Amino acid sequence: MVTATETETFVAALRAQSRRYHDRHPFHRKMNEGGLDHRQLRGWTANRFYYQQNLPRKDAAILANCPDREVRRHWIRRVIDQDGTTGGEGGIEAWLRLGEAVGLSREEMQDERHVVPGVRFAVDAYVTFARTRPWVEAVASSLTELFAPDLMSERLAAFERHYPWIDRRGLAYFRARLTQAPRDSEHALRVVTEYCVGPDERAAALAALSFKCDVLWSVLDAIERTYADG
Ligand SMILES: O=C(O)c1cc(C(=O)O)c2c(n1)C(=O)C(=O)c1cc(C(=O)O)[nH]c1-2
Repeated sequence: MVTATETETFVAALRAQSRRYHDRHPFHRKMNEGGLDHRQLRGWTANRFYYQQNLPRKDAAILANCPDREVRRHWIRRVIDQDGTTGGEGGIEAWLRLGEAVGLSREEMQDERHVVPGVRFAVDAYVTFARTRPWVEAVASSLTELFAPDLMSERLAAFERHYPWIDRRGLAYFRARLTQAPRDSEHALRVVTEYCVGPDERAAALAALSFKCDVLWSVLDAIERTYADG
């Protein structure tokens, strides 16, 4: 029997991973301080789109591996949130519009010409993790979203303040995530605390979240190196 205190300690350990979240990466700090030029913002947007495009494939892998119907009923919403069900809906479409707002064509985002090797490697590792690890670990790896809303609010404010050349309509994706991310991460946290009851399962969940922090950090390392100042 797991006590409430044990669960609280586990949740606190998961939340403590926030100190390794990519909001602290120098590239994000610079972005939020208004220090990026057009080329750097375009490079970030095109490369970050590769992450976006792969999220529904990652979530479909979790669905494929998950035997719990109640979990699947919730999780499938993530695929629909990104893909939409028709025409101009969904997060991927919103991200393409952000790309257009920073001066990228749809074509150059979709054909992946700007995607650098380090970003591809890190994002592909995340999808492979979801395909090959136990599904609860893959759910735990999504818990970086517990930390995302603060970064999204900061990013929205920073874009409006420091990058007035970006059409405000391009920022709709981040606005949508302000409500989607807390809803998704609260569900993921319930699943992880329900399923990870033994010390080994809890350690594996923590390791999965740590791995994901590394994925996000590596993405920014690769972008920062490619689009260095000057
Ligand atoms: O722009 C960001 O900083 C950021 C970070 C994360 C994250 O923490 O993994 C996600 C997103 N955005 C995001 O838009 C998103 O849909 C998303 C899904 C997931 C996930 O792991 O399932 N993370 C994130």
